[in-house]
Amino acid sequence: MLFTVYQRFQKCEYVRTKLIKTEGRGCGLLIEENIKVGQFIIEYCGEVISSEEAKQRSETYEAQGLKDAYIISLDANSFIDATQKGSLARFINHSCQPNCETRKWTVLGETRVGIFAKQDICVGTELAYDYNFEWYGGATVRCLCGAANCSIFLGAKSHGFQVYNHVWEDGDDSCQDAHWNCGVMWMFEFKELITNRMKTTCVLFDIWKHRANGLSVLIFYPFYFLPSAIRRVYCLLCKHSTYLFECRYTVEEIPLYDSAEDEPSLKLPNTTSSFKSESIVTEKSYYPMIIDGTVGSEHQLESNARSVESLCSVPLEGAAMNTGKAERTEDMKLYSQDSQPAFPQKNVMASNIRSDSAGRNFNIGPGSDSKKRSQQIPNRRSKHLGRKQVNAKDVARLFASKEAREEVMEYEEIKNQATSNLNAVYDQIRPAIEEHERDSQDNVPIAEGEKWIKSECSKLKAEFNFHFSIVKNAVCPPQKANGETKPEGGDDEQTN
Ligand SMILES: C[S@@+](CC[C@H](N)C(=O)[O-])C[C@H]1O[C@@H](n2cnc3c(N)ncnc32)[C@H](O)[C@@H]1O
Repeated sequence: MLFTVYQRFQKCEYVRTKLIKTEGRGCGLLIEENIKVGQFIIEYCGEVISSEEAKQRSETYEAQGLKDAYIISLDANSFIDATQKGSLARFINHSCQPNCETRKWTVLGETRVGIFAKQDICVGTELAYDYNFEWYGGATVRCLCGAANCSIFLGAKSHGFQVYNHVWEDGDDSCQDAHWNCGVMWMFEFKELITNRMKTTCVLFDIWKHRANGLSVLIFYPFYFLPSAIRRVYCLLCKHSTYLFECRYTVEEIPLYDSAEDEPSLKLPNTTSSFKSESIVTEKSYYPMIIDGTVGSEHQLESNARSVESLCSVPLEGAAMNTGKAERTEDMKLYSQDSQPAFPQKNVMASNIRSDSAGRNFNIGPGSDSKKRSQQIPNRRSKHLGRKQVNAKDVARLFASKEAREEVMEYEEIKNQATSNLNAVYDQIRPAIEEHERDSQDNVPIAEGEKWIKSECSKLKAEFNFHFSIVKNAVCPPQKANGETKPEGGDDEQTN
């Protein structure tokens, strides 16, 4: 058997495989024949390079926007880079429940890495081995292996990842059950905050799988309202904290504050349906290797603006008969092209991964050191989306009813008040947000964040009421005093 493997390495005699396209993980490799446990499948070929070269190349690849990592470690000082040249083994994806593994072989005095079956594998099965990513900084890459024991992120098991992200460690007795309780406590706290006091529709939640006991913790947390800097879950019992990585959305437009900007702005998730959609929120500008999950969002914002436009172009009293050019001009006046504060690009994945043991995948980026990151913050540029704003005065003018006009103006006033309240609250918490680097946000009092959430929710509510009053008055104009206009069905009371 040993001899056979040796020969196979030498003669490049590999098991028959087929390249496939996977869901979300790029290409993958299928096996085209049944194989037995321990069987040699394929050699991981590529350029053998030094660790310095590996670091340099990885940074270059990241800068070039290459999402996939193809560098694996051979030993402490050398690596195999299959990015540009390599065998099909480079297409084998990672799994937390792998069916094959990497093994080192010495062939004619040379160390080589082979992929071997960990179990009997049937024809048509996708090959996957555990990358054992060693993460040492940068953004996180969601693992899509689908295994029951999935560690959620590539490299999540590595020490660097756990320390950096404050992941609860296995066997951390001090807060094992406390974290579950913590999740529940947060859940109720924020549920109450959102559903009873705020009455906001912007409810979102996070599911955090407890690493120690495997339970999923549901956390209701409107953290889009918080700057990324204070997006953490705190255990109220043991004060342990962790970042919230993943979030699910229930609304299409989610306000998000970017501390590089002066005012809150809008962020749209790349997907919108609650419970199913997901997105990983990290800082794009911090790291050069980026997947931009917000590209689609811009289109969405435009289409949202269009849908508001079409709602408001429901014929208004006094303007209903004016069709054609004149109406269009009037219609266009209803909006002012405010240049809204910048739109932070948050949906980004990248990882900086190194390895010091053989067969580990390797992907080096600029590192996680916070100095480097904070130096990059001033350069952050975000897009100005030019979100359309409804011009209350122009809209109100179109209503025949005085009552309707007054109502719209009244709601606009409330909306403006809520906006300036929010700005005032932000001015209070600005030092807490901006004086600390992301790594030391434990110091930001959560009460401050809650204050902000409250004001943000009030502003959203006021905005909603304002828009709603326009639509409502357009669709169901107030009845005239003489009772000329009656709602359908003859009800005396008007439905809002
Ligand atoms: C060695 S390449 C594997 C082949 C790659 N899928 C391709 O299309 O070229 C490693 C990269 O594939 C992706 N990948 C592999 N396994 C993954 C997984 N379980 N979940 C998400 N992405 C994965 C990651 O982008 C990773 O950096």
